[in-house]
Amino acid sequence: MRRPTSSPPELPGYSYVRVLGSGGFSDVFLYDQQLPKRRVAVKVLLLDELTPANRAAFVAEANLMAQLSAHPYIVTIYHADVASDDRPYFVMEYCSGPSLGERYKQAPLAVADALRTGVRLSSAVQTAHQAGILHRDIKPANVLSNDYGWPALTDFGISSAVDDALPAHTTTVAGAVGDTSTSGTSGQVGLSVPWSPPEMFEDDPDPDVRSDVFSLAATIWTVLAGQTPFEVKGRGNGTLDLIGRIERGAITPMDRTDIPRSLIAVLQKGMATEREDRFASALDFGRALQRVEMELGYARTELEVPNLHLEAPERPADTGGADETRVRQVATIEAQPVAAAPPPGGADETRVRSTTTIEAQPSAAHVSMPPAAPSAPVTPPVVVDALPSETVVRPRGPAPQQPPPAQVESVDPAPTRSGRGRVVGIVVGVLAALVVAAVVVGIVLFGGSPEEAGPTPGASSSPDAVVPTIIPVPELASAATAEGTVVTFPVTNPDPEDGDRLVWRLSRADQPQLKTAEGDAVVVDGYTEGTPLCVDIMILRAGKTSDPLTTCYPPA
Ligand SMILES: Nc1ncnc2c1ncn2[C@@H]1O[C@H](COP(=O)(O)OP(=O)(O)OP(=O)(O)O)[C@@H](O)[C@H]1O
Repeated sequence: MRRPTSSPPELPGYSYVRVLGSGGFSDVFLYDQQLPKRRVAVKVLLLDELTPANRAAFVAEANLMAQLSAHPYIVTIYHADVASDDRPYFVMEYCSGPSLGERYKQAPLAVADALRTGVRLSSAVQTAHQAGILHRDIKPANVLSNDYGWPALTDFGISSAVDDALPAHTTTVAGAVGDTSTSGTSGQVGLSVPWSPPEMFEDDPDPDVRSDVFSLAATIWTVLAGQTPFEVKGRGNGTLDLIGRIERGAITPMDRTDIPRSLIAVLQKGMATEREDRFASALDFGRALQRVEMELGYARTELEVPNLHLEAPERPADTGGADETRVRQVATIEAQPVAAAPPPGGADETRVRSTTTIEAQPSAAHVSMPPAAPSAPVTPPVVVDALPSETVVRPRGPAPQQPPPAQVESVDPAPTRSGRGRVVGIVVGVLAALVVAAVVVGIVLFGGSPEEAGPTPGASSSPDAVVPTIIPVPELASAATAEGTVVTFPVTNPDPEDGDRLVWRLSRADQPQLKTAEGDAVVVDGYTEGTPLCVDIMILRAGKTSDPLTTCYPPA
């Protein structure tokens, strides 16, 4: 049952506007900040939840998000304090757009949009991993969007001490999966079943970066499919149904014809049942999505990961040595205090999530792939060995029981393992053979980094679908100017070739069509004062586009 929203606290320097939403332990309100003037979201711990453990968890969430706040695709924290009524709160970036959870329920995302979102989220998740933080609760509802339509990852998984009414984002789904983000409890803690990897259902889960990769892939699958990957329409989608399918790798085939097989293969690999069969890092997953973008002729979305630029694209296998200095320190996040143990045997025995820490991943500069020939088998990149798996796992109860075979839907493939045996690339129904083939192709073709793999045709019929030549990124020739509603962005091509053309589109979540610019400037009508107008400008050469120059008027 929904609880009433708490009253917004009096905060000096801020005026209350309205309620934005409620979590299990906190409410989020919109305020107007007076100086500097801007709208902010303020998350306030509930009065009823002011236990020392919850306070500590709340503060830990703020600290952890602050550590990652500079990232463009992670919600920014501005400030944290305790209100005069003793409730802790933190002030964060107001994300005015819908969450991915809201968006996919309205309509599945276009392929280009999902790819762009996937690469951006991969950047955010990789950045968290490099800082030593596992998110552990990546799902569409935890991806908000800001004024520019950019995704903003939130809810870093340490905020909730779970009470009788488990907060939606930390619970599993009982009953129908129709509203996967809001319903039910099952005694599982700290995970959202529809997007959780199978290892999270073990008695003593030991998640690592590949667990987040699974949830990331499941999130992108969800926004493309318009439903969660293990949900089967018209069949039982309760917690045990889902867990059974997740453990068997029984992904429901996508009911869309416009999704390239290469993208399906990437997502399948991201959601492989065994972690060894997944991408070794969020960075690798993001790169695989970039390859699909290139295969489809879309502009490649940048991976915004610290120190990524230090990685020489053509570098062969990691040589260690000098690179070691680039490895960031282990980020130590204090574990969340454990709440008093509930009565033994209760379904919610271990309700409190603790912070999950991992050793900081090497920076991207250190994460190099093996020198994979296109036909090379998948070899974990060097980082896997170095991958630290010191994970502070939350206390938790026993794993839920496997569904008995009788509960398994007939459309699911027969389990090929007992418990958590090895299953790779299991798919469902008549598309199974096709998709498995695509997975194999994906594994073979995507085993290496894009730089090493060279042309990566994926599902494209054209062998040169990925053009290895670099198309220069356009540069701003001078500052953009506005006249009324018309903004002019003067642009230069740093390395022009005959036939080059400038193309552009508004930087928006709904991925408008590319337009061709006349001459050396992009002229956009539609500026309104007070709302930045942002565009992605690219050079079009031989049917391929360069990376975008993303620029705004007025400049940020
Ligand atoms: N920065 C923000 N900008 C806009 N809306 C936000 C922001 N942060 C949270 N919200 C809204 O408030 C709701 C509750 O946020 P919260 O982080 O508490 O969610 P939760 O994950 O469901 O709860 P919990 O933190 O207890 O797990 C969200 O679903 C979202 O709609």
